[in-house]
Amino acid sequence: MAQSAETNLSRPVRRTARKPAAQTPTSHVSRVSKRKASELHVHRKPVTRGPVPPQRGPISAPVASETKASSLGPSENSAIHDSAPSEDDPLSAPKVLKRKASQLDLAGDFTVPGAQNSAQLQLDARKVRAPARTNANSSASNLSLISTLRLSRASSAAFAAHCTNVPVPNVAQANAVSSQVSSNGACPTAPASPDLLTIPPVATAIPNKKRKTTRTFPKSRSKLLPPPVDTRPMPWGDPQVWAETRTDLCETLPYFNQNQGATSYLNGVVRGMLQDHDGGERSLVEEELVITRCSGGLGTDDNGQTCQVSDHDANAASIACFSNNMRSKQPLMLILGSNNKQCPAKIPHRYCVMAPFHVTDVWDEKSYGKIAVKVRLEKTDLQHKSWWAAENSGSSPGTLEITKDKAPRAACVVCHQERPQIFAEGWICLNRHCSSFWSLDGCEIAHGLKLTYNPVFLAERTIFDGFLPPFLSVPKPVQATGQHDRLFSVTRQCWRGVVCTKCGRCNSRRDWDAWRCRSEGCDFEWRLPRDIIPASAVMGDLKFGFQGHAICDDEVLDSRIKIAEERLGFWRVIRYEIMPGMVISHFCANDVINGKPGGADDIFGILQQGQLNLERQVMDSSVVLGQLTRHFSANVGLPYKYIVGQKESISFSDAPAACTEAIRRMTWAAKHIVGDGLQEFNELLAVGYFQGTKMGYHDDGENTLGASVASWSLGGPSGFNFRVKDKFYSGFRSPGQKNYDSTLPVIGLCYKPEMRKAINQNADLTNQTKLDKAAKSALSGIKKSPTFLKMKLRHGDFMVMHGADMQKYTEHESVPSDMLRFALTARHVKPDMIDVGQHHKGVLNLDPMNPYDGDPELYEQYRREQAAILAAAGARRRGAVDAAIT
Ligand SMILES: O=C(O)CCC(=O)C(=O)O
Repeated sequence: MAQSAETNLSRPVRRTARKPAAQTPTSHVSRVSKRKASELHVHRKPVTRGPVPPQRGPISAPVASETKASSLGPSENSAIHDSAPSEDDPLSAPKVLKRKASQLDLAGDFTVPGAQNSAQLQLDARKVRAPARTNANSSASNLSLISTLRLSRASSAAFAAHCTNVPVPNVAQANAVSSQVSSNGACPTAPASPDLLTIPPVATAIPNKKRKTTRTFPKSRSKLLPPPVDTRPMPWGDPQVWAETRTDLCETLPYFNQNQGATSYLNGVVRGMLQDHDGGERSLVEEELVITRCSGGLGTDDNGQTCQVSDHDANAASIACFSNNMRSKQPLMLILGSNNKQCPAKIPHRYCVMAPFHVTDVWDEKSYGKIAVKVRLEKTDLQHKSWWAAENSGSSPGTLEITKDKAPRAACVVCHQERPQIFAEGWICLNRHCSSFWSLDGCEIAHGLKLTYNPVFLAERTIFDGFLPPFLSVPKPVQATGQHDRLFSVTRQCWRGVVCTKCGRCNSRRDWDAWRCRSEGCDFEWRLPRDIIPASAVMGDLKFGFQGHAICDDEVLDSRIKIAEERLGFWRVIRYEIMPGMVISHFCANDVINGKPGGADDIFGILQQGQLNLERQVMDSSVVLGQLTRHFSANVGLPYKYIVGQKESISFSDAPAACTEAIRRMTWAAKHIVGDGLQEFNELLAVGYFQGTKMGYHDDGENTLGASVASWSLGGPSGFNFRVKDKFYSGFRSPGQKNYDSTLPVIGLCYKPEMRKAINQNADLTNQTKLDKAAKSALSGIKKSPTFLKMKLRHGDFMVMHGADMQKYTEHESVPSDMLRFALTARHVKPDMIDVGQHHKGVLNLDPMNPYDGDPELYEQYRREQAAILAAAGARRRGAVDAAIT
């Protein structure tokens, strides 16, 4: 609990006059919800269910509420396994990212946990079974509760026994006395011996019948209905931390990084959980208590009601993590999404951070015939009122009490697993591996039976005596490190978002030069002191340190590629002819070329001054709302489709002269490859990378572009990889070797081109199934399209791609490997496809009499110097020889 007052999230801010919340664009919201609805609406065949069978007697033996292992959860015996994580939240799990979405490096900072300490847990679980004495202090209160609970007669008997300090019998004892159970199910009289308690025979447990559930996906009716009016009261307070987009949330908070799932976990424990929907049957959100499901598997029924459509995997990593949180008393942060309808008050922003909660119970239950794993969470701070309490709610800050009453605990006579009485209707075995699972008094619980929670179980409050980890505090804006580190400002840490210290909004880092709060009317801005970083500081091991031709360590991974090398002054130029008419060239620079005025060193410095206002762009093709590119960019010249509509392109006349200089140089390189027929460059995309950011596989194949693309790499080195697009590589249009398409061209770098041609000529093209089968067998061993060329671009290098079909058949990615890098990419944008009003932006002030020439004089000078050195050395040697002779 070492929390300072300002950073403790559980101290809510009392709501005053509400600022208008920054609005999430409604079109976006409806786009996402529509997708979800159409994907997830599920029709279930009605299951015929009989009445609840007559109760036969108590099914469990109560044990003391304060057993040694009372903090252990019911699922711990079964839920901790080594496994890969499963997708947590199908309701918010869009899978499709279109073009450019590959630029997302969605892998966050969290790693997939391994299950922990399962051996230890099994050990502890065994301890749970040991009988213990009932807590006498709780007896009175439990007795009084019995009358108010809607208990079955059988369970009442168990309670009565529990409250009279009856020790718990073991199974043998239980079986021995089973004959005492009243045959009509009446509550048996108190056992004669305190050691004897009425327990039904194990053999009477009725096995669960497997119920069939049909999954179909009918058209949703709920889509036709207008959104329901939110009649909930306003919340009592304001959240201290909130966000309007998922990207802002995930990039800013250290405890939640799931762009799609609901649960963020790291090292085997859950750090944060988003409650953006209702958590399924019997889930709830109260002022201090949340009960929800641990995993996905939800859909909606015909009426638009959320229902469970598949079993939760007992081995799912997220489920194991919740149990670990409970065992190790590690709290997690809960976050409310505005789609949650269970919160007692209106939710003021799209995402609102609630408070740290700790896990008190995890159990298996059945919902709509499927197994669901549930978790019960209590707020760690019970001293302060929750901001999400309804404004008219009775409780007031500081008066909340920790109840002494605990729901009675009992152990199953079949599996001996102990747990509290969670449901008012009676004690139920909640171990999916037990034959008595989800049975009440020996009979499987019919789905139609509405179970209610045991009020004592809901009212229980546990003093949180764990440790509140610092990462659950309100994140402070990143601070400059004490010692002067000029690279700090471009680290991954500085790429993350910031929580506005004025309004609490989470803001991704959008701008190159600073963090800015995007709340209307909020002027919060955060900057770190920044030095101009020399290229030598980010070149890593690849500093040249010599004045010869640079070393090139590109890797060519397909022997069908033709390679040619030449030297142009100091430039080492390598051409890779990947297919006829398609050439990729690498112009390797060196220290001398880069150091010339107007060269790479100068341009690298100018770009850092920030005149281009580089910013991260919203990816409109991504289904994750508000998703941003990882890199920062700005366009100069004619608008480029990729970022058009997001930010106005800057005209060359308004851009720093460095942009025109870049075009001048790249025109030289491209002309050397393409010849005078090169379509002149009239567009420049400037891209800036912080540490660890990259641009994933994509092509530059927009129909507005010409056939040549050149780029200039500045600063840290970068991998630049090429591959053939999957469908052209394999001939299959769909993953998993499906939908072989004989009309796809058989290109030079594809997999087994001769075999492809044979299939296209001989196979039965009229039957897709047969065609797929034939192609699959002929192309056996095929894998995902591999990288065919791995370039290593260094500071000052040019890369030129040329060929009309290059972008159609291939794609490329850029993976910078050091702190700070810029790429300036020049293209020809076809003016006839661009609004005439924009044409002036592409006008370049290039002097035709003064093109870049590759700096041949630098190399000539170098050669003269070298010759002079050699001549001097020769003269010295000859002089020495002459002297020796004479
Ligand atoms: O060199 C780079 O970083 C990549 C630039 C690029 O691929 C692009 O702008 O399309």
